[in-house]
Amino acid sequence: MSPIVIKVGGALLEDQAAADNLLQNIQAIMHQRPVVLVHGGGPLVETLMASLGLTSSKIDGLRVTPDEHMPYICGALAGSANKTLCATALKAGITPVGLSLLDGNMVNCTAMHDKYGAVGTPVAQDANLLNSLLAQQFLPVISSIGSSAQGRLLNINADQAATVIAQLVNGELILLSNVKGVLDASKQLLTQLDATAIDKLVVDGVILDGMKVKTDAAMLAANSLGKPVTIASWSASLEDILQQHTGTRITPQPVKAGEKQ
Ligand SMILES: Nc1ncnc2c1ncn2[C@@H]1O[C@H](COP(=O)(O)OP(=O)(O)O)[C@@H](O)[C@H]1O
Ligand SMILES: CC(=O)N[C@@H](CCC(=O)OP(=O)(O)O)C(=O)O
Repeated sequence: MSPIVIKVGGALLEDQAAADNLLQNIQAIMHQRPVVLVHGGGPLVETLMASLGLTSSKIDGLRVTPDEHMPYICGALAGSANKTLCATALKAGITPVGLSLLDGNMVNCTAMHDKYGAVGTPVAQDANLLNSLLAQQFLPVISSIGSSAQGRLLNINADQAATVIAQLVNGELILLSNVKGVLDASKQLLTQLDATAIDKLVVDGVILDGMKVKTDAAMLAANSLGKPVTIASWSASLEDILQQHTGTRITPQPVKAGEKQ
């Protein structure tokens, strides 16, 4: 069965009970299917930067990252956030392996526009390491720190990181956040969205900031994998998400006759 790629937003790291609950859910699912966990850590980055007296801003939901901030961002994401989740996995009876996008040359990254600094676009590269870890029943826990081919460390948005990891293993992608899914202007859950509906919600100013990055990443993943991607809450049960489709399902564009995927 294809692996499940689960991405968790950084706010989960500030709620140990929710993290315990999620890892216990993952432990149960791993009896049936391999799982890969990709994580963010935005709030952790912000707390660390503030304690160092540094300011940090975002453009279009992406953190502007001067190269001199990378040691702290790398420490927060590939260090603190990654090891906290690995420790929580161990507590739930799972054997984790903590990684970042560059390990095993899994993902190659290229710097985006200079205005973002050391922020990159990820591209799936080599699935060897992941496949061998999954074959041995490990839980890969992957932070969104990447590197360019020239060895420049790059900060990657974790939703985009999860998309390329799902592409690498042809996985089923679930993006878990601190909201039930994509909400409409009245804060009601939207259970299914396609590209046209998402575009309208963006134009109407209903999908903003981090959720815009998330729906863009989900749409890209749904189209490239040819299967729906789910955006849901980490407090929902994984079994319900998989079987009852709790949350928002982002559906791929139908393939037109004669068109190659
Ligand atoms: N239409 C929307 N529906 C739900 N959340 C939205 C919407 N528009 C903006 N958001 C914001 O997006 C946030 C989720 O994105 P983000 O903070 O980047 O999450 P994560 O850290 O889990 O990746 C929500 O907490 C909410 O504040
Ligand atoms: C370029 C960029 O925006 N990087 C993100 C990486 C972490 C992330 O995406 O964390 P969440 O999933 O918790 O938002 C950042 O520095 O916050």
